[in-house]
Amino acid sequence: MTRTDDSRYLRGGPVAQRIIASVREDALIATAEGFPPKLVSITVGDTEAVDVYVRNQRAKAELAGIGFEERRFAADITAGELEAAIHGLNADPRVTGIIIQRPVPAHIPIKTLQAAVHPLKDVEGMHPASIGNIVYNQLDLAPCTAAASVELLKETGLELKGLEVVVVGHSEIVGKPIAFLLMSEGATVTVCHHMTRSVAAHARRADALFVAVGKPRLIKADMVKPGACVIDIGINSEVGPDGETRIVGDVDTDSVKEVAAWITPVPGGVGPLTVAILLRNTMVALNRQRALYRATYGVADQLAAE
Ligand SMILES: NC(=O)C1=CN([C@@H]2O[C@H](COP(=O)(O)OP(=O)(O)OC[C@H]3O[C@@H](n4cnc5c(N)ncnc54)[C@H](OP(=O)(O)O)[C@@H]3O)[C@@H](O)[C@H]2O)C=CC1
Ligand SMILES: Nc1nc(=O)c2c([nH]1)NC[C@@H]1CN(c3ccc(C(=O)N[C@@H](CCC(=O)O)C(=O)O)cc3)C=[N+]21
Repeated sequence: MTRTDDSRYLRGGPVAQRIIASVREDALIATAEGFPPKLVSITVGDTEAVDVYVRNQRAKAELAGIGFEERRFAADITAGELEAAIHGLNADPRVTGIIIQRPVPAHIPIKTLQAAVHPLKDVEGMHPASIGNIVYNQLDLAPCTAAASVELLKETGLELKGLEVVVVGHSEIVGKPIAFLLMSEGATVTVCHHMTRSVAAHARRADALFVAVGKPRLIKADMVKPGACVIDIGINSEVGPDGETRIVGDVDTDSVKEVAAWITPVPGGVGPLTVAILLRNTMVALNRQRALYRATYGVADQLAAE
């Protein structure tokens, strides 16, 4: 092998740092102009992957100069109570963005909750009306993990037009949006799921393989084409040989990195970039809200400028 292990790793940290630095500049200006950005996270029940995400949202929002508040609700809360809480946040002018952490307990219809978030405060682009934007090639505010995964593929410098891409997992939050984003970029996309006859047969043909399933070591070296780019989106907690809990992805990284030309590590790959893109989306949402404010109260803006 001529490439070192390290050059195979596609790390999210450096890209995330660049994004957070630029978000911070914008956030400080907006705050000075009287529009401090603020993100509110809604968690229902307990999920390990959500805890990791929220912890990092809080830390990075602080770095980026964005306010952050976590609202935690017990798993037995009703859908009606949650909707009421969301309506309260919609009406609060101090709240820029609302993110509903997934999964929510089975008795709560996630689509109803997502639809309750005002589209202008929908920082994940998951409102049924917003998710259509990526179908229409409007990509400035896309679901964060999907956007992060595609951004890391772009870091390789591979030509996306005509690239053979396979996505394993077709959730609304990850797999499906990745497929739409990549179609917009001109890639040829195959999407696999639990009914796919042979995930391995598809995966082996991929120039770029995206995996978002939630099963440690699902993807082994013999499922990867030599020289491919592997984007591991899984965030799974497991107890390691040393008895410590650790986070692993969906890819058997040790064996796959011998075959792939690029692979995202877990931790340190897609995760940090997901958080950065959430913060960037919060600023996109803030700017949309300010544009509406200007259109509605244009005179006040003019007065302020005098
Ligand atoms: N890094 C990050 O920023 C993020 C990481 N994640 C992580 O990504 C993983 C996936 O998350 P998410 O998409 O929300 O999970 P879901 O459970 O919603 O979706 C999993 C998907 O995998 C498919 N699937 C299940 N088993 C197989 C199999 N054996 N072969 C092929 N496909 C299969 C399912 O298909 P079907 O529906 O047909 O059963 C489904 O489409 C999790 O580990 C999660 O923690 C999630 C969001 C962000
Ligand atoms: N509506 C919604 N959108 C999501 O995007 C979403 C969600 N719900 N529910 C939970 C999953 C999981 N997820 C993570 C994102 C970043 C890290 C992350 O920052 N990981 C770092 C840090 C790991 C650590 O601190 O140990 C890393 O991988 O290096 C983890 C997990 C987003 N998800």
